[in-house]
Amino acid sequence: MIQISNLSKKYGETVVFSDLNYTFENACIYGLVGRNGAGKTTLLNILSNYEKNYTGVISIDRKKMNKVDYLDMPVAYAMDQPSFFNELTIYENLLLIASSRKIKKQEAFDKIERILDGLGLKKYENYSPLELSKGTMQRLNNACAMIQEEKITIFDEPFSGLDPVQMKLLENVIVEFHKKEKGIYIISSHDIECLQNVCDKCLLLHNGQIREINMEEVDREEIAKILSEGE
Ligand SMILES: Nc1ncnc2c1ncn2[C@@H]1O[C@H](COP(=O)(O)OP(=O)(O)OP(=O)(O)O)[C@@H](O)[C@H]1O
Repeated sequence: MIQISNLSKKYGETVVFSDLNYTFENACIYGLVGRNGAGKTTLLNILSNYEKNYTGVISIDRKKMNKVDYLDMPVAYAMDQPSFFNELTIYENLLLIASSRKIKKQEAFDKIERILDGLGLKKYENYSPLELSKGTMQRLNNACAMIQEEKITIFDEPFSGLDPVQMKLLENVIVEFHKKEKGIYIISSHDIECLQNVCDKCLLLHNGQIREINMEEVDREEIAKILSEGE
């Protein structure tokens, strides 16, 4: 469970959140939507402890997040601007991340195989990240987060740059991995159709507040209307 209490965040004069409260329940996949500049990335950066300059309290399983090191957090984060170890192969990148999370070797080998197969990345396992297309880098970025098996997995625009076949593969892998791990997945995306295929709940971030909608009740036109308010 992630509890956000009285979160406020400003960049200079720009207020992104003012007294935001929300609780993410375990074993749930959340889709986060909101128009450009609504604060989606800022919220994900705060939840992953990447952004520490805010007021309010974030608790994970009732334990206050004390702005510790990223690697001490039970959070895996596929950021919108990925970075890799370019001198290592794709396989070695995944292995390094798994070992940094203290996943046992054999378990890591099995998991890497499953992720490479699931995301159609097997043929790139000996490539350097520098040799990948933008869409394939995005797939590797998603794989790097999923390999970590954390309680909380956060994806910022994971479908961006993927072709329809790759989008479907990613949807399948997200559902399959989540079924096994039963953690909290938070997926920020402008692609509501993809979110509807994988998420349990839709979170609409608007005017610094979160409105929760059950995925089956999501009305795309209504969301588009809300998101265009004030444009
Ligand atoms: N480092 C920064 N310095 C100053 N302002 C920032 C910074 N990062 C974000 N902002 C501002 O904070 C607000 C929220 O930005 P954020 O990137 O979180 O929105 P977003 O919902 O992820 O947008 P998008 O859909 O375009 O990715 C915007 O007004 C943005 O201009």
